[in-house]
Amino acid sequence: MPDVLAVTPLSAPPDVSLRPPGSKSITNRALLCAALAPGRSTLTGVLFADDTHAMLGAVRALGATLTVDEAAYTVVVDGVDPRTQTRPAAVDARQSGTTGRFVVPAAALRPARSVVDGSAQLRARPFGPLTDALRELGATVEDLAEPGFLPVAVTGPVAGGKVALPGHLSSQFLSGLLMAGPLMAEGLSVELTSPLVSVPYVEATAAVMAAFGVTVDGLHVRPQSYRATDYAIEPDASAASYLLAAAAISGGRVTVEGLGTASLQGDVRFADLLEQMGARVERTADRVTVTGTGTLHGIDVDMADISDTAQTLAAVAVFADSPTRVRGIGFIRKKETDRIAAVVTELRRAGIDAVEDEDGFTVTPGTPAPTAFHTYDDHRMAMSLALLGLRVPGIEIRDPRCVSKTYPTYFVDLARL
Ligand SMILES: O=C(O)C1=C[C@@H](OP(=O)(O)O)[C@@H](O)[C@H](O)C1
Ligand SMILES: C=C(OP(=O)(O)O)C(=O)O
Repeated sequence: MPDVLAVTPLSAPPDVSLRPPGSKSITNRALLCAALAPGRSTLTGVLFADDTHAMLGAVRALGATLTVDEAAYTVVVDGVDPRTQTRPAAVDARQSGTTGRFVVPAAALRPARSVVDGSAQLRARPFGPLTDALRELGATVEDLAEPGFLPVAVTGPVAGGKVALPGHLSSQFLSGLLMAGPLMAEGLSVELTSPLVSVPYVEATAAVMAAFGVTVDGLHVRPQSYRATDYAIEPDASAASYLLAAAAISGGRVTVEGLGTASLQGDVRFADLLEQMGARVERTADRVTVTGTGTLHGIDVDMADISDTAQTLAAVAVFADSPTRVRGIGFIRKKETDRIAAVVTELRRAGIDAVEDEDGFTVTPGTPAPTAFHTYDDHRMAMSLALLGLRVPGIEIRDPRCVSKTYPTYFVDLARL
């Protein structure tokens, strides 16, 4: 891929059916649950991208044996009870928030010292609420650099019990603790001290855990054993948002296969927003079709549950007939980059009137000028801003390779439109 990628405008409205790659969130949950389940699990529909390579490396470091077949989107996991693992481990979570936040509590189950680190980008993202909670639950956590950030060294076993946890920064702390919960001697009871963001991800955590034989009861997990199983991973709903958005802004039709009303991922609800804006949406249990109607109206929406699609919506909003306001997403300032500032800065670079507030942004429709967009090493900046290039000429994406975090074949799929 070139250092700067020129996006080719669509020559005609698309009419295609696509199956996006496997869900990052489900892949990383299934890999961890399988690694904690003694015996053999076979995962199919696996996403192979930087974030899931990070988790593959992590579960290996924690003692699982993996047989990987990328061509078949399959990983066979031979899991082990982490409480029997006495070898020190080193984990590189790379840029992956899920890997870092899920592996730190899993490492605390092992009666051995595990060092968990990540890229400079991940080192800048918060871990303090998670490491504080694990100390409270009986693990030893050493801050190896700045307190509250990676790298850390974690030594178990963690006893479990009751713990208070803030919910407003990230749901990943809670998901990570819940997945470790069944293997804590006293189980786990979490009390949230602030409102939880990204709620559907916690529901997805409980659903994947259930597939591996353990039950979550609200924010309580009793001591239980994971059971190895075969598990089919659904396509990535956040990835699907770009493809569905393309239909809405082009007056075309895109069907996403493998994702519908039965999906575990909150981000399938992005289609609801396109519908509110004026697109036509048809849904079955495992398929969503969006048809652009030529008319898009601005909306005012709280995206705290589905914030990974906020930048996608910002791109769609450019082509509406009235302003769009997105609220409830102040916490996305601590993702791969400050996503509120980044999306507003880049839309303004293209001459679009976009303004940020503490909690979100407002986009006023306009015609984007030819622009080489900066992407801040954030895959979602690259994928969202590329959508503008489907409608107007002269759009370029700097550092397009950053899409490899979750969707390495993104520009190939975009070209299929
Ligand atoms: O649990 C998950 O799989 C995720 C939770 C969300 O993060 P936050 O809970 O930090 O908002 C989301 O942005 C991320 O891409 C994946
Ligand atoms: C925020 C994201 O990822 P993570 O937190 O898992 O690094 C994302 O994929 O947009």
